[in-house]
Amino acid sequence: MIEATGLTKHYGGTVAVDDLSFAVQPGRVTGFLGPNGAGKSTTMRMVLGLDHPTRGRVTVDGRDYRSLHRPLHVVGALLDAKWVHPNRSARAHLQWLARSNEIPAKRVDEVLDLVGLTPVAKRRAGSFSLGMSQRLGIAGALLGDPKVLMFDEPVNGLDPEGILWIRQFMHRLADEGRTVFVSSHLLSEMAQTAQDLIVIGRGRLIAQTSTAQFIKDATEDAVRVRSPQADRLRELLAGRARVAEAAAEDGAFVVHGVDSSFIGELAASHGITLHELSPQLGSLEEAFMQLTKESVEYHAAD
Ligand SMILES: Nc1ncnc2c1ncn2[C@@H]1O[C@H](COP(=O)(O)OP(=O)(O)OP(=O)(O)O)[C@@H](O)[C@H]1O
Repeated sequence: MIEATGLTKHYGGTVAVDDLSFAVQPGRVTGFLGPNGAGKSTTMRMVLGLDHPTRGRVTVDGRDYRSLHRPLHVVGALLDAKWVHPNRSARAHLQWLARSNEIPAKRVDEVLDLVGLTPVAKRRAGSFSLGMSQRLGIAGALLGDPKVLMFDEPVNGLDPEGILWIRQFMHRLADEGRTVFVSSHLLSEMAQTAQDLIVIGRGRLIAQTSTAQFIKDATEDAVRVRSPQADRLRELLAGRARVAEAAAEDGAFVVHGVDSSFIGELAASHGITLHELSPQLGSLEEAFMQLTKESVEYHAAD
């Protein structure tokens, strides 16, 4: 588990992270979502003790990173995939990391295998594609078999196959009971990857919730309705809800401002047959734009 309490970071006059409190739970993939400059990387650097909070604290399994005796066994991170010596082979890079963290050499072959890099283990890391570099970075994060994993924008620049591989790998890590914390500004990607979301804007917490709940809360209630007695139902709804004109060929219309159970009960109490009653969920993009609008506008006006 990763826990932040009142976490704050100032860089001179810039407030990068502002009184941020959240908890990242084990056994799930948690997305860390926010527009550019929201403070995601700064937060992750503070988790890893690479930056000092101005105020507040952040702990991994209840401890400050800097107080961990063998940190790689507690938390593994991929912040920058290109952080390798270009002339070292993938295996040599991992061996160097393992040695400096008192990790047995045989673990290097295990992690190479886990990320599917065994066939290219002897190749220079500098010649790797971005997707292979990401895998090597993930292998490094897994060396100490940590319970907590953090990835900063891991799918940035990857092709669809690479994105799918990372997504599935993260789910696998979470299914093993690990805490998986992954940052992104790619909203559609997070909708498919993360079960929970921590959304920030201008360093402040906007939402911490399940992905499904986040989309539901942030998008306006809209219910698609189809009925052979549509006119009668529309009459009954008028005054209680906003009823859009039937746009679809099948005569379906969309109702705003009341939920599906209200419409269902209203129809039942008047003996109206329903052929369709389906809540329309907005996309994560819409939800995100709506919730971060203020913080983005403020940012743009700076
Ligand atoms: N070392 C630093 N010195 C000064 N300002 C910094 C430093 N690091 C980050 N910032 C500022 O802090 C704010 C948050 O930056 P951060 O990189 O954490 O955001 P982010 O959400 O990761 O954004 P992105 O998705 O663009 O990487 C930005 O305004 C950034 O310019």
